[in-house]
Amino acid sequence: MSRRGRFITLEGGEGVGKSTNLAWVADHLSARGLEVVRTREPGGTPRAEAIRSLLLDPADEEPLDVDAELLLVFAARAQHLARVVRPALERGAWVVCDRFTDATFAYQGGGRGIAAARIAELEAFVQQGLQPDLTLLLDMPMAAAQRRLEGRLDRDGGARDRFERERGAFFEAVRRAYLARAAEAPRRIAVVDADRPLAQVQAELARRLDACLERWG
Ligand SMILES: Nc1ncnc2c1ncn2[C@@H]1O[C@H](COP(=O)(O)OP(=O)(O)OP(=O)(O)O)[C@@H](O)[C@H]1O
Ligand SMILES: Cc1cn([C@H]2C[C@H](O)[C@@H](COP(=O)(O)O)O2)c(=O)[nH]c1=O
Repeated sequence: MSRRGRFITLEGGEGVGKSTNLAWVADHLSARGLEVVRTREPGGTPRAEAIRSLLLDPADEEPLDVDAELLLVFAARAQHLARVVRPALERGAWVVCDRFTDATFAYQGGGRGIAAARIAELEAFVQQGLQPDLTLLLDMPMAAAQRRLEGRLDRDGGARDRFERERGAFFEAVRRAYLARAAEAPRRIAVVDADRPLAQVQAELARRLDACLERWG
């Protein structure tokens, strides 16, 4: 694959502000004249969104096996990469994605306890070396993020999905796994303190993005 565009991912636990800031990042890049494709995982294509629905469905008549969960995440990713991400990068677009494989290491690895080596095997098979150019990891204490999430659900009248129903220890493990990933890949993953007013978070995102724009030419 000859790849001309750039691949930026946003990561973090539930309620840290990924969706809010994804829209802002996409606008920031579009305002610089770049073609931006805004997408998310799991999902991003009709079939991958159908897999997302299976993954997030809180119905508990048939509990989802953890290995089945992992494989569904990567099945959705394979479809998304083939139909959306790779074609966009090949034509020179910038792809801005709400979650990617760092979420698998955090949720299925940290949260569910699947060995990182097993996740890495699937990562190699599905991604064939493709990695984000930049990952913005929005980090904040779990309890404060849960309060934000509750505020949003109250306003939307929304119900908690299968992951959002997990207990506090699960989210603490997810956060630890994300921070461990960032420590292993400090050049790619920028940890952004999300426990601040939105304007301050976005000022830091702007600094990080503009530094990359300059570096990448
Ligand atoms: N810096 C901030 N300060 C205060 N509130 C914020 C901030 N960032 C986002 N919010 C609010 O917190 C709530 C959660 O934000 P958002 O939906 O963007 O998070 P998310 O990480 O995408 O959540 P999820 O993981 O559930 O998809 C929203 O109501 C949003 O308006
Ligand atoms: C990519 C990915 C996602 N998940 C989980 C994490 C979230 O709870 C949901 C997606 O919903 P959100 O609106 O982005 O919060 O899916 C996962 O467990 N593993 C993954 O690889």
